[in-house]
Amino acid sequence: MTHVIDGNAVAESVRDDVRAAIDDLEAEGVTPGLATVLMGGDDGSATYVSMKQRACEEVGIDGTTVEIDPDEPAEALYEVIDDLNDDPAVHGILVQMPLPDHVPKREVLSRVDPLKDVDGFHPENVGRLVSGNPRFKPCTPHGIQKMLAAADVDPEGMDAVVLGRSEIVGKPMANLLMQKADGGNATVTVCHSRTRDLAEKTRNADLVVAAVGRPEMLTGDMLSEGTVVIDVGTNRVDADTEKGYELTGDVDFESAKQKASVISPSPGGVGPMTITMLLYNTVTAASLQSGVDVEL
Ligand SMILES: Nc1nc2c(c(=O)[nH]1)N[C@@H](CN(C=O)c1ccc(C(=O)N[C@@H](CCC(=O)O)C(=O)O)cc1)CN2
Repeated sequence: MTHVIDGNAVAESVRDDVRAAIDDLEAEGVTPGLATVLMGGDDGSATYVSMKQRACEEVGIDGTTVEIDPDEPAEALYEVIDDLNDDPAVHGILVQMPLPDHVPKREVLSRVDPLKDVDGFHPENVGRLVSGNPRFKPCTPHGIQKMLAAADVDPEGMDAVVLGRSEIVGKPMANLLMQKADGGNATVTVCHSRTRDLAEKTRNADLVVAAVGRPEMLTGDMLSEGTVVIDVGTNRVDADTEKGYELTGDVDFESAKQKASVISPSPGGVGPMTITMLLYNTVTAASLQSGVDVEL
C-alpha cells in the first residue's frame, strides 16, 4: 500500500512545537515578529502572502505585510528592507518571490539582515547551509525533510534525484539531502532542462523530489517500484472552476502512486509545510536575536 503523506497533518504537528516555543518566548517578554514584503509577483504571490499573514496570526506571531507598487524603482524596496532591518520588533523579513524584472534579486537578498533572513536566501546563509552549518534552512526543503521524517523515510544511502535547480527549492534541497546530518547522507543527482535521458535518472532513484513547475511532468512510467516521490509543484492550470483554474503538481499523481511506496500530493503536501517552516524560522530568529533559548 502506498503511503500518501498528509502535508496538512504534518504541518499541524510542527505548528504545535512552534506554538510551544512562542509561549516560552512570550514568558520572557518576546513576541516574534515577521514582516513579509510583496512587490508584484506572479498569480500566486498575493495568495501566498495572505496565507503567511493568517498563519502568523494563528500561532501568535506578530505578522505585517508591506506592499510596494511593482512599478516603483528597486530603491523603494531597499528603503523598506533597511527600515525593517533596523526595527527591533521585526525578527524575520521575507521578500516574496518572484520580483519584477527591473529589481535585481541578488541585491535584494543581500540587503536583508542575515540574522532576520527567515527564507535563508542571503549569501551568508546560503554559504552556511552549503558548508554544513545552517542558520535558517529554506522553508520548502526544510519542510520536505520534516515530511520525510514524519513518514519514516530516512534518505541515508538513498539515490536521490532532485528535479529543478532553483535557488528556492532545487539547490538547497540537493544540499540538505547530501549533507552529513540527519535527513541527509543521500547520493544526489540534480536534473534540469538540459539533462539528457531524464527517465533513466528517475528510474534509478529511490527518492525523487519534483520541483520544476511543469504540470504532471513526472509520470509513473518514469519511476521504479517503491520510489519515494515528493511533489513540490503548485501549477495553476486553466479549468472550468469558480476560480478559472485548478492546482496541479509536477507529478502525475495517479500513475506515480501505482509505483511509489510513499508519495506527497499537491495541493495538500509540501505547500502547507512551506508556510509552517516559515513560522519555525521566525521563532528561531526571535530566539537568536533575544537570546531566549527555545526548543524546536
Ligand atoms: N520569499 C519566498 N518566495 C517564494 C517562496 C518562498 O519560500 N519564499 N516559495 C514559493 C511559494 N510559496 C511561498 O511563498 C508557497 C507556495 C504554495 C503554498 C501552499 O500552501 N500551497 C497550497 C495550495 C494553496 C492554494 O490554494 O493556492 C498547497 O500546496 O496545498 C504555500 C507557499 C514561491 N515564492
